[in-house]
Amino acid sequence: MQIGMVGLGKMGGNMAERLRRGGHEVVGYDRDPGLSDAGSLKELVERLQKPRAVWVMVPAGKPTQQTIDDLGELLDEGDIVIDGGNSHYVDDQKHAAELSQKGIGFVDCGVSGGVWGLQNGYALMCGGAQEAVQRLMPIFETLKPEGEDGFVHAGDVGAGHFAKMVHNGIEYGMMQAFAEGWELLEASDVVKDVRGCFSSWRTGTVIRSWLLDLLVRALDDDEHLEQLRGYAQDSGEGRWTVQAAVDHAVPLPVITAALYSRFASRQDDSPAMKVVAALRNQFGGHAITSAEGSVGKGADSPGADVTPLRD
Ligand SMILES: O=C(O)[C@H](O)[C@@H](O)[C@H](O)[C@H](O)COP(=O)(O)O
Repeated sequence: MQIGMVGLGKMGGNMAERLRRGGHEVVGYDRDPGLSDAGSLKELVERLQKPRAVWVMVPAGKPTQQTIDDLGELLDEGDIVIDGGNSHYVDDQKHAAELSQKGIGFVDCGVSGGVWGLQNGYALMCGGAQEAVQRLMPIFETLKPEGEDGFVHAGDVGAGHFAKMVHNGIEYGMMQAFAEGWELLEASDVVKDVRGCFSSWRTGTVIRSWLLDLLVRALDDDEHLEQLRGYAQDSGEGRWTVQAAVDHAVPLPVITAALYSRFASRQDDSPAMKVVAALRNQFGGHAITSAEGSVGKGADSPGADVTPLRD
């Protein structure tokens, strides 16, 4: 079928390519004229036959809001907008309501698979009316991985992005568990071949997984990750997962700790630990480390030879 794709970055561009390889006609628009088929969003809309389907694959937040607002002006009754970005599910209801005033349909679609999706297919989690999702099935069929899994019509508008949000929360927790296991193995000298250990776990173990495969791939490039700084950003899905957990009073200790570990990774020094160190020094005379890095003697401190267990 024919579809418009707005946003031709590393996700949208590869998805457009997978759709073309699958026999669909894709008209793409990107702010970068070097990537774009259409000169403007208006031209993209004009080049599509009614009823149109336009897939929005731009960063969540303002860029998505702006694109959906513009499409609301340009599209007509019977057309459908699909938001495939990592949008917050609460925005979906708003977008659907705004577009429905003109009779334009809206489907939210969480997309997983990253830069590997072109080759492996994209796992899709959709939310929206049955009729709209049904009409888009030829597109979903081409984008998704081969086989029975990799696609779910999760519920009404918002359900797709809610499912993707929870998926990403799980992703945070799984990555953190691999990360902590790796740090412990590297810190002890009991296991001599840490990379080999992870590599061996790819077959037969309970924790074999794609994330484990990717970790081994990273360790193959840089065995002790010496080229990297221990610094991790986040794009919002982990925060929204934790916020939703608070709203529903659901305990998420693992995902929350994984999110907070990323926040901690961005601090060169820990303000909170300054308070802990200051208080230990105040009440117990325990050793403190000065801002310059020298270890101060505390009442019960043996001096500068601080071990991991005692100060
Ligand atoms: O399933 C996926 O393909 C990924 O989850 C994808 O959506 C992306 O890599 C995340 O947005 C990264 O999220 P953070 O920046 O929050 O780690």
